[in-house]
Amino acid sequence: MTEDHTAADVPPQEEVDVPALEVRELTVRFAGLTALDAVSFTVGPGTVHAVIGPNGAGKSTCFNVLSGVYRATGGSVRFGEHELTAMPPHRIADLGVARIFQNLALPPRATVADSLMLGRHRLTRTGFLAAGLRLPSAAREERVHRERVREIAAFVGIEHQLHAPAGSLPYGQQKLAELARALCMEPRLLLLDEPVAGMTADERRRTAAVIAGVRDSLGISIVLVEHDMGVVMRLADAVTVLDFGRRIADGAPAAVQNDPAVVRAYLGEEATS
Ligand SMILES: Nc1ncnc2c1ncn2[C@@H]1O[C@H](COP(=O)(O)OP(=O)(O)OP(=O)(O)O)[C@@H](O)[C@H]1O
Repeated sequence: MTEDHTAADVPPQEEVDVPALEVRELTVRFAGLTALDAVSFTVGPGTVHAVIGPNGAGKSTCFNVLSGVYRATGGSVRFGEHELTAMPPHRIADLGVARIFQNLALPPRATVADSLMLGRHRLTRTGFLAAGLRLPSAAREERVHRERVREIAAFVGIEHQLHAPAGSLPYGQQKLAELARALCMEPRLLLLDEPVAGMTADERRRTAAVIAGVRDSLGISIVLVEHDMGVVMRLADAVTVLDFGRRIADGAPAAVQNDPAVVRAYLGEEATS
C-alpha cells in the first residue's frame, strides 16, 4: 500500500472530527422484494470499510440509503449524533458525507479546476452578491479555495490536468477527478461506489494508493463498494458481505475471505453467470 503511494500526503485543512457510522437493522423493501434485510455494521472512524457481495446483493441499495437517495423501510443509520435515514441528500452532504458514483458525473465541458471548485460550494462563505460584485473578501476567499483545489489535485495526481476540460481526460483520470471533487468537500465520510471499475491495472493501483492515502493522511472514514477483490483485500480494514440482502459475514478481510458462507455465495454466482 505505502510503496504504491506515489502522491504526496494531503494535509488536512483543519482537525476533522470523524464519528462512527452505525448501521443497525437496515431494511429496504421494493414492492415484494427485500433488497436489504436487517443489515447491521459499524464503520470505525478513520477506517476503510468495504461492502461486498455478488450481483444484486444489495450494495447499491445500501449506498443509496446512506446518501439519502432511498428511504429505508426500517432500521437506522447514525453518523455521530445524527440519524441519516430521515434526511434528504443535501442535509446528509452538509454533515460531511460525500459520494462518488459508479458512472462519470463531472460536467464534461467545464475545466477540472472549475469542477473541483463546485465541490467547495458547501464551504464557501461569501454570498452570491459579494462574489458578483467582486468584493476583495470574495476574491480572497476564492484564492484560498483555488489553492486547496490545487493541493487536492496534486494529491490524486491530476494537477497537470487542472485547466483541461474534464471530459477530455482519459477515463481513469476522470474517475480520479471525481474523487478529487469529493475530497474538495472536506468530507468526514466518503462513499465510494466501485471506484476502480473500468480502469486499467495501472490506474487501479494508483487509485487504491490514493484511497489509502486519504484514510492515512486525512483520517476520514471510507465506505467502499467494489467488485475488485484485490483492491478490497488490500485496502479494507473491515468487510461486510451481503448476499440476497442479508449480511452473511463481517470482519477483517482475511477472515471474511475464508468464511465458508462467503465462498459459497461467490461460487454460486460463478456457477450461475
Ligand atoms: N429502485 C428499485 N426498485 C426495485 N428494485 C430495486 C431497486 N433498486 C434495487 N432493486 C433491487 O434490489 C436488489 C438489490 O439491488 P442492488 O442494486 O442494491 O444490488 P447490488 O449488490 O448493488 O448489485 P450490483 O453488484 O449488480 O450492482 C436487486 O434485486 C435489485 O433488482
